[in-house]
Amino acid sequence: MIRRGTRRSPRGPERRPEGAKMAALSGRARGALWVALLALCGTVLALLAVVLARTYAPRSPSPAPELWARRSRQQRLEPTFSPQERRELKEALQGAIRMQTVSFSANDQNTTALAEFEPYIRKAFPAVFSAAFIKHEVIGEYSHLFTIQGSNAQLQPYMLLAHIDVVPASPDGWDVSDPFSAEERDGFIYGRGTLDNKNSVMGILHALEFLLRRNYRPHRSFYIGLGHDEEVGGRKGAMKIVAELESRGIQLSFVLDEGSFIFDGIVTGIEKPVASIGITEKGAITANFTVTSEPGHSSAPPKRTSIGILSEALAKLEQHPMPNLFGHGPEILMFEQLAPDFSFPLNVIMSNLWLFGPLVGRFLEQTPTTNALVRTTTAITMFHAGVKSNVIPPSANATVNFRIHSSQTVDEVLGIVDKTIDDKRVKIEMESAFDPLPVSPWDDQTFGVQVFRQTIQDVFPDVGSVAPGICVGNTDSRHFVNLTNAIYRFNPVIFKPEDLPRFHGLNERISIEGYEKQVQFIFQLIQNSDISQSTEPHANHEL
Ligand SMILES: N[C@@H](Cc1ccccc1)C(=O)O
Ligand SMILES: CCCCCC(=O)O
Ligand SMILES: [Zn+2]
Ligand SMILES: [Zn+2]
Repeated sequence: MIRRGTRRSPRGPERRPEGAKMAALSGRARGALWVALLALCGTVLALLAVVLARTYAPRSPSPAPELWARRSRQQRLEPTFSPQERRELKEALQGAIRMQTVSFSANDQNTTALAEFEPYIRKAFPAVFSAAFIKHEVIGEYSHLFTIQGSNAQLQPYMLLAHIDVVPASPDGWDVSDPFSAEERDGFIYGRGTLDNKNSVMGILHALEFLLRRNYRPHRSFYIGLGHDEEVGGRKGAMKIVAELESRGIQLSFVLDEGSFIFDGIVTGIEKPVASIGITEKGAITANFTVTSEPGHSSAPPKRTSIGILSEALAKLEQHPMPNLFGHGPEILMFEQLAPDFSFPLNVIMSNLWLFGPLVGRFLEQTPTTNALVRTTTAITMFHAGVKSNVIPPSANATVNFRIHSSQTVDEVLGIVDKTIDDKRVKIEMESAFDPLPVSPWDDQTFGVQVFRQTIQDVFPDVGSVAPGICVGNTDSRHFVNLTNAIYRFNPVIFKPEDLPRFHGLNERISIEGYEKQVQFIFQLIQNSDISQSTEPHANHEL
């Protein structure tokens, strides 16, 4: 019988009093607990040390290359324009906007307006078209290639790209009566093409015109490429310019095209404007989805019509977005480069994406613009179906535009689409598709990067940071990959949050001041590109 109050110890007749046992047990437990606690504290402290070390590590200042410093000021033309020149700038851009160079599809463009463009620019830029060292060629009927022969043939040429065509625009929803009026309002010029991309077309030519009027002869040769079908893929314009340059064996030190901006008030946590230079661009797929079914009288409909089946398939695509791949692509370079410019605590977070990456990725999903950085995006852009209200539709057709994250491929995306829709009745055919573009070099030894940093510093002294970025859209520059590995997408225009929806959207506009700054930037860039880069065969040229 077991005496009350005590319990037979399984370990044998000898039993210690409860309190002593508990004390021994808790002594060991306490010891283990202390060790665990110390290990945990040590780990937390080590983590904290790493986090803080990465946050406050000294950043190598990106040098404004001493080459420019050595260059005496009187040799450089200051980017200041007279009141007459500023008026001329504005009016030339307005005239270009009024020419409705609309691309509806690859085989449907306003060729009348495109044809008018040549006489228009000949009249607007007499010095460009009369300079003995400048050759102008029409490529693919409506695109333009200018070769500006520099005085020092040793220096490898670069290329400035822009496009003449624009996407359609209907007056509905615009604050001005006509999206092609180039109406001036409150210091802005309103019109389709003011940001995308006639501001670059006219800005590049006007910067060159003003340099020539000041008897400037570039040392370094360069090309100006003006495509006329960028908005529909560039097959007849940019691709033919590339073929022409390839046939001449040309290699370029860099290409500068549209594709990113100076973001002001857009990067949460960074006060000063950020110049984001696209070092790559996403891939893209334009796919057509079709469902066919027996037509018939709508009074005796089948369970599912082609419209219902296709709609469900498309809804699945929207409800199951592609995976968040933040940190798997070059977008991480942008955040790492910008990390020290973020206010606390974002500077700690951005300096430690190894730890906070998933959190930042989730945060970036919140808005369309930043969501486009972290995943392949899916946009259902066209839907055609039905012939009459009382006829069962023989077919339903939809177009979906995917922009592929740099760490995915066309095939991977198509595999995910197939799995998501999982319906054999839905047929998919590719209209166009290409993988994400290569990542261009981004370091202080890269000539193009040096030039951009210096020129941004010259013209936009308030810009706090110059960082590599991702161009979430696509540009003509993607065709130039065989002519250079240094392709950059950047329009030197201040872009605020309210400007994002204007791109291909309503009330596209550019401030007159902003356009002048863009011309100043090109004016400076051409001069800044005239130095030889340290890795180039040394050539005789004044510095
Ligand atoms: N630049 C436009 C048109 C385009 C689409 C696809 C490739 C090239 C250009 C866009 O990104 O939508
Ligand atoms: C936003 C990136 C540029 C897209 C090129 C275009 O739509 O003309
Ligand atoms: Zn566009
Ligand atoms: Zn464009």
